Amino acid sequence: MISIKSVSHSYNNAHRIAFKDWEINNGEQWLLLGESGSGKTTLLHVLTGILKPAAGEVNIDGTSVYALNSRELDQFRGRNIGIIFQRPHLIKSLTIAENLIMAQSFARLPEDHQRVNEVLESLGIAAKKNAYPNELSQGQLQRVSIARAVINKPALLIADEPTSSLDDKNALAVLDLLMQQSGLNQATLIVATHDKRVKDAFTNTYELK
Ligand SMILES: Nc1ncnc2c1ncn2[C@@H]1O[C@H](COP(=O)(O)OP(=O)(O)OP(=O)(O)O)[C@@H](O)[C@H]1O
Repeated sequence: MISIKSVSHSYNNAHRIAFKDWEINNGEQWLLLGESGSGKTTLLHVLTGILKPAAGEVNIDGTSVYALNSRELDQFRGRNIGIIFQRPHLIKSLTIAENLIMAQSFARLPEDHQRVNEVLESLGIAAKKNAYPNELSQGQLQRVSIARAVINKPALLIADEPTSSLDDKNALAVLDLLMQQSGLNQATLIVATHDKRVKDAFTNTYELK
């Protein structure tokens, strides 16, 4: 279970954004909706331990995220949270497989080549294992960023605007993959977007006003 309670944040003492309380049961799939500037990215950063809010509590499976020290928090994030950004952030000098191995070592987990193969297989990009990021298409890179996010079987999978730069066909394909991957790992999925095309795929919606 993930919960946020009485969370609010302001940057440089500017307008304070208050987030209504939110409880998410394990394995649920949620859409985080809000207009541009409403605070979606801020809330995702708060949820993923990147940004300590000015007030309030974030709890993930019994761990009070901001009670951890920075070393504990890094490890907790690496093991429990997978993040997919709008554009893939891969290390250009490493192959696709090496990028995934790197995500394992960031989380202080042992190298697991079998897991790398399994994830690339499930996303249909096993043939690109030894290729470098600049040798892949945008759609393939998006799959690699999903692979990197799920490699450590995180309990929480978060995607920030994963479809906004894609055409209709690819947007739906990426959404399908996110749902399929979160299902495979019994992970909770949160997708932040202002992309109305993906709205119908979710039953749970948290909306920022
Ligand atoms: N680092 C920062 N310093 C100061 N203000 C910030 C910072 N980051 C965000 N803000 C402000 O906080 C508010 C919420 O921003 P946030 O990026 O969370 O919105 P968003 O819903 O993700 O928007 P978008 O859909 O356009 O990405 C905005 O008014 C923004 O200008």
